[in-house]
Amino acid sequence: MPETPNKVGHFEVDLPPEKQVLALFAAKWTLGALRALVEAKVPDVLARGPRTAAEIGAETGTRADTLYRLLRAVAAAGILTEGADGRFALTTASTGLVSGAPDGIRDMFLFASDPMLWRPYENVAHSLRTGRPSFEEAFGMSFYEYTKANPAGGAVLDRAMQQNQYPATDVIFERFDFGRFGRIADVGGGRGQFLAEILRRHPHCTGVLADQPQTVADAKATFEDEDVAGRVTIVPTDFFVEVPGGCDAYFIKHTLHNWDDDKAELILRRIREAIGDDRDARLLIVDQLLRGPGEWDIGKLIDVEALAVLGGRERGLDEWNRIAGAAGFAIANEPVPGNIALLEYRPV
Ligand SMILES: C[S@@+](CC[C@H](N)C(=O)[O-])C[C@H]1O[C@@H](n2cnc3c(N)ncnc32)[C@H](O)[C@@H]1O
Repeated sequence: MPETPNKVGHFEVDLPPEKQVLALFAAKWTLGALRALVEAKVPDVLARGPRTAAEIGAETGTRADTLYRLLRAVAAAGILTEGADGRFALTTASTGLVSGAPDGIRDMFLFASDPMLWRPYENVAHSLRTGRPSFEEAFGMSFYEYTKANPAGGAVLDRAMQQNQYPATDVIFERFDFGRFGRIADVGGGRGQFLAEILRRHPHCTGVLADQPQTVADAKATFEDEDVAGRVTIVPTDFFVEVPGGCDAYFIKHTLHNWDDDKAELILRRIREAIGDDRDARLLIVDQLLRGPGEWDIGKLIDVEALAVLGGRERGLDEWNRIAGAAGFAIANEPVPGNIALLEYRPV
């Protein structure tokens, strides 16, 4: 039998199988080094062409020796290349880390690797013991309270969310015909980007954007940019208290997974109240839908972040059906698992 290198994820390791779990630490070492390089805008320099550590050091004002070690580590992990001539270059895995790259992920990366999202991992055992986010133990407040109280942290979050639209939008439109409906509410719809896209694609539809007052305060501009402002009503609300009525479809995207079952069920109850006796109305949830036991699904790992940071959770179909059922809904489609699954429910 030919010898094959031992590998855990991206990382080749010289360890017997029963010790290979130690290779997981390579992810920490890589991430720490890469964050330092991204903060120093090294990818921006490499976007202008391959460079030696000395050249990058001169352009970024960093120490060439230390820089070389970090570059070498990140290249070993396959995120840059290191040439025989000592020059480092971007790979497809790192081009998105260049400032202002089209479809870039620099702000997303800086958010996800920010100390506010590292520190909860020092004590996930707190979540294990209490079921509460370890974030609260680390910072003495919830994630949302923290990002409100710390404008710099809030700005890191806001910038990351701007990069969160990704191609998800197209997949949803491929899978679902919003043209079936006349009036569509986007509950927790942020500043209205997705609702504006629905209305742009379906000129006969009208829409209602329901989100927190501070979030919708300048949402009108989103609709004006898409030339659909005349077909939208913006409703500042607390969705735990009231969701506006009179719509044929109630859409809620990537919001329920931020909340535990009790809170998520409460939001769904408010939507059910808004629907009232209209049996033709639909609840449309776009969110993570986990695959079954034993199947690979990155959502099962993202769920750890939901637990440790937010106190929310990712859900499989049974869990979605349970909270939706408790709020007065029955599943009406066969959703495809993944992080942009669309679950259609009818009121019962
Ligand atoms: C993760 S964001 C998702 C935004 C958008 N649906 C998307 O997919 O990009 C969650 C949204 O829930 C809103 N939200 C949080 N608490 C709320 C509340 N009590 N009432 C109404 N909206 C709320 C936030 O303002 C935010 O826009």
